[in-house]
Amino acid sequence: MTPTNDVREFVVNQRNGVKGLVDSLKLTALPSPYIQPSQERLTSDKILSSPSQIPVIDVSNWNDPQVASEICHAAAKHGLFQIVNHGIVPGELKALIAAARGFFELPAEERRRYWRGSSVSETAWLTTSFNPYKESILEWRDFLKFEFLPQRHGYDATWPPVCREQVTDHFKRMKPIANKILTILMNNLNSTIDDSSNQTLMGTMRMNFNYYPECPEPTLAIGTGRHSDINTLTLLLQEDGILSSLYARATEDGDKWIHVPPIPGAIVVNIGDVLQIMSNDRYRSVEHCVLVNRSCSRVSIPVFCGPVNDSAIEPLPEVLENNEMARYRKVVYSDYLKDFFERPHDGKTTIESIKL
Ligand SMILES: O=C(O)CCC(=O)C(=O)O
Ligand SMILES: [Fe+2]
Repeated sequence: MTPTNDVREFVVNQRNGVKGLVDSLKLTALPSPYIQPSQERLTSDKILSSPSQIPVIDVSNWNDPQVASEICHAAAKHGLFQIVNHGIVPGELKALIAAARGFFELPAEERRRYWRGSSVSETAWLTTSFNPYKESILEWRDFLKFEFLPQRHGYDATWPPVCREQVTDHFKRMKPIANKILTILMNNLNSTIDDSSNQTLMGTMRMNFNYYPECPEPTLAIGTGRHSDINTLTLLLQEDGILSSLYARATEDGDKWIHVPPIPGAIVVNIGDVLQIMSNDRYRSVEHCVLVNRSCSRVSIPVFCGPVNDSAIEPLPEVLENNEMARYRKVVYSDYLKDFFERPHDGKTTIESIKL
């Protein structure tokens, strides 16, 4: 199975995913559908080697004004930071990673029951790459997505038994942390969270199990292509001890990237486009991408907090108070989502498309 069409057929149409490909063939070279054009490869010359400038914030006391100030500064300057001492014990995070690995280690036919379009679950589905029917080059990852709908009885009953409990618990643990960070970020914009803005800030919560198999030629491939998250806030759990993982763009212009080093027990916090829009550019969503490894697979688990579909997204009146010009036109979030998911990962094109 070397010809391009056979690989796509096997991975995408026959719903084996890239994990299925790696398990069924002894690959010594990267199959052609995965070979990125040179400008999309994150070669070592593009990676800044100085120690990471990404802030690590100790949140053991959420009420400490210093914590709020560090969070707001990091959201404005970097769009990404890590939090430690958030109160979730390392064992629970490890159990979640193990549950994610447990899912991807199921036999291919068992995983396939959850494949997008014919999943046995309405609130969980598996797919490969990002948007395999729209991409000319595929990303080296599979992911299982979950939607948290606690108001709907039995929303998680159809989730894979190997991870159901851990996923539900993790959603419940992430919710108050997201709420604390969003409250701090909104207060800093002189805005408070009421019922309606709560629906915009965290009316939806979704989680991915991202699985990046070992890759025969990692320098030619990409695990997740360049993008910014489009939601409000992402809380990401990275697996420890893995060399190549998440990279964030160092500055808005220029092709230089910084590694976001996995720190045991830490959670990476990522500002999404919606916060950049609402804050009229005071907070920044940061472009990021993921590299893969030759000898080990990697799991990452982002929780995406975001608006409900019918939320109107626009700069907050509080930030435009002093006759500041709005930098973005108003959009309905479902249209924004549609634009993002209709094309391959492509940096920050979605937010740029609504710039005034
Ligand atoms: O795997 C990672 O570390 C990040 C994945 C990511 O950016 C995403 O799922 O949006
Ligand atoms: Fe992301």
